[in-house]
Amino acid sequence: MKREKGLLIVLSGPSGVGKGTVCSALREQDTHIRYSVSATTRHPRAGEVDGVNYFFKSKEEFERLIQDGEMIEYAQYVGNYYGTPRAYVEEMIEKGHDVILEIEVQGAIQVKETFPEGVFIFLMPPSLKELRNRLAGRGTESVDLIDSRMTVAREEIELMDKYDYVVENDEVHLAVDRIKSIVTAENCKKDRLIHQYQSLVKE
Ligand SMILES: Nc1ncnc2c1ncn2[C@@H]1O[C@H](COP(=O)(O)OP(=O)(O)OP(=O)(O)O)[C@@H](O)[C@H]1O
Ligand SMILES: Nc1nc2c(ncn2[C@@H]2O[C@H](COP(=O)(O)O)[C@@H](O)[C@H]2O)c(=O)[nH]1
Repeated sequence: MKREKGLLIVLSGPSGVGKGTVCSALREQDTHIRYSVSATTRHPRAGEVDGVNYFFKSKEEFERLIQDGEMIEYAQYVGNYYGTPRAYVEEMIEKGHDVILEIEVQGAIQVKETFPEGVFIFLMPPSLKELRNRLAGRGTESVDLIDSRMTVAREEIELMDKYDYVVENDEVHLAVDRIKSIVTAENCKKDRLIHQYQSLVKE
């Protein structure tokens, strides 16, 4: 039976924990999950493509999108804006597709206020030392920016209580399996299905 609505899945966790890596691995498994592309004012990194990795915007463009109500959520993170464009996410959910947002914690808290039925997953590194190693190993930020991201990471981990699930990203394939299990279980939740199935007996 076609589902009435898709799940809104929010995956957050500190920068460098592996959200993007885990989402890429999920994608390769063709789980039919859709992925929201965020907007940001940060400059593209080498190899990043506009409309694929992010929609890259000027500060003025981004602020206009906020004013026009085109963002589901947005946040300032280490000096730049990041946000989730509304149209794609709402369209996918209405069509019955599950959608993942890969966002930081302030944004996740905003989403929880507007979509309390969403599924909120916090991706956790095995340790802070490993988190720093991953950020440094990625080679995309200066040492100063890594320090800033590590400071924010500690604050984000303290807000873990706002989430429904915590998944450790010790190994990518294990984190992917855990997330797939969560999505499967959430899609079988009685409260998400009861209206749809009860309507069968009323036809
Ligand atoms: N389980 C893992 N074990 C070892 N290295 C990992 C693991 N997961 C991701 N990495 C590596 O850690 C680095 C950061 O990963 P990634 O860019 O996916 O993090 P992120 O959470 O998406 O970061 P950001 O929020 O800044 O976009 C990458 O170099 C990636 O290859
Ligand atoms: N609140 C939001 N946070 C987002 C969004 N897209 C990405 N992010 C998070 O920002 C930081 C930094 O990302 P980076 O690409 O510069 O490393 C990281 O935690 C991302 O998850 C968004 O739409 N909204």
